[in-house]
Amino acid sequence: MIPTTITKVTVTPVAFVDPPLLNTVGVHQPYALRAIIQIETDGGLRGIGETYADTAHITRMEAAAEAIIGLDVFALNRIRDTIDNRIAQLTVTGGDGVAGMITTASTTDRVFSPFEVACLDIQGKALDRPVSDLLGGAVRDRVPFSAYLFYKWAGHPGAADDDWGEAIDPAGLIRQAHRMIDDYGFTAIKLKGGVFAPDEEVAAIKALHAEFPGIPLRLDPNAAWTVDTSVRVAAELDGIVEYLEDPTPGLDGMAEVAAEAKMPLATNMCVVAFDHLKPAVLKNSVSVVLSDHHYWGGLQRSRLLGGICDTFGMGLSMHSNSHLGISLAAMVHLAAATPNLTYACDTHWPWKTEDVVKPGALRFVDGAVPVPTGPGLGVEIDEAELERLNQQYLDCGIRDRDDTGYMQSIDPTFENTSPRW
Ligand SMILES: O=C([O-])[C@@H](O)[C@@H](O)[C@H](O)[C@@H](O)C(=O)[O-]
Ligand SMILES: [Mg+2]
Repeated sequence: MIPTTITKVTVTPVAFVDPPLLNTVGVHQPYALRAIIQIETDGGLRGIGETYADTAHITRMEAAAEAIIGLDVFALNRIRDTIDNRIAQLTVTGGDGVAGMITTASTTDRVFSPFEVACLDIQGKALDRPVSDLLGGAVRDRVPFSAYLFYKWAGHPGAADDDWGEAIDPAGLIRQAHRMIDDYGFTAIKLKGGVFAPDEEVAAIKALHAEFPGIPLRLDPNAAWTVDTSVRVAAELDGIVEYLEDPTPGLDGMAEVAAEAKMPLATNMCVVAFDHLKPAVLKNSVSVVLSDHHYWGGLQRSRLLGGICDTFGMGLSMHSNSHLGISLAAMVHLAAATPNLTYACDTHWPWKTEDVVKPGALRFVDGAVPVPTGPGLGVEIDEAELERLNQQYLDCGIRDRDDTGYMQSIDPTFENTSPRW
């Protein structure tokens, strides 16, 4: 077989234009950051991965990149161990890349993930098989995603309006949902909440329900509500949402809400690492885990998570952050090879207008992405775009995602409190 020893690894930060999407910790900055990992091997095969790009995360990844030179791309356990040892020697802190919303994920899993994806890309190319085959084989040939609605301003302050326009009320959200469904064919809708008072967001969900009868809905305030507020909202939305996502902070708070709410509770905030699973199960805190290979340690460990969810009768779907095409390809292969994926996955895809991958490999058909069947991930870097988006990173001045700081630069009275209502 073609040799697959790692000879070179590069970490390239990029910035891509992002609209002013509102959430409970603030608002998206004008650019979202990602880091692109490229691995080269002695047999000439190359693989790619994608992850967050906060400064501390980049420092860890650069150290990891150096440490794995000379290892074989099939030796994933050894690669993870090497990365674990190497980053234990560093003193940097922070850098989760998710605006402080998910802080307790495993650092090793977060750093290992994009390297694992790049290695799997190379393994697939060496074996002439898609990544989904390396994960046990696809059980579906298309992966459904949901329309991810955000309250948003018409444009970033001081800049021209973007072509989505303003959405700060039900009418704006309905316009947004129509465009997303017309363009992508989504058959489920998620609303990012925690922005306005709960009653306003309940009214928005009810308006979406009336406009799109029969389409499964979800509301995610990112732990902006107290237990009492969450229980009240759950009663209001009974029969209307398929699940309520992270209404309140922590495993104990979620367990209290879960005991009262009729619908399932989902999370990408209080169960974000393997050691959260046992207490979550014992306390009955959640019934759906939103996996995310970027912090669950890559695709193989995400399948392990899927198995644990299956064992304990928990549902499984997929969380998203602002991302590019390499991440979407990885998410699609993983979702294809996860038998117990019980809901349409999240994606920020419709919000981006730039990418580092060549267009055409990934497309949405009736709200789902057909699973690539070629070798590896099935997406390729567009070198010119990678260089341009790296220059955009160098020029934009943003080095860490900071939704709260950006919001406070616009509204100095804004406070990031959880729970807020
Ligand atoms: O993009 C955002 O603003 C989201 O709020 C994101 O940061 C969350 O991590 C995520 O989408 C979620 O479901 O909580
Ligand atoms: Mg969420």
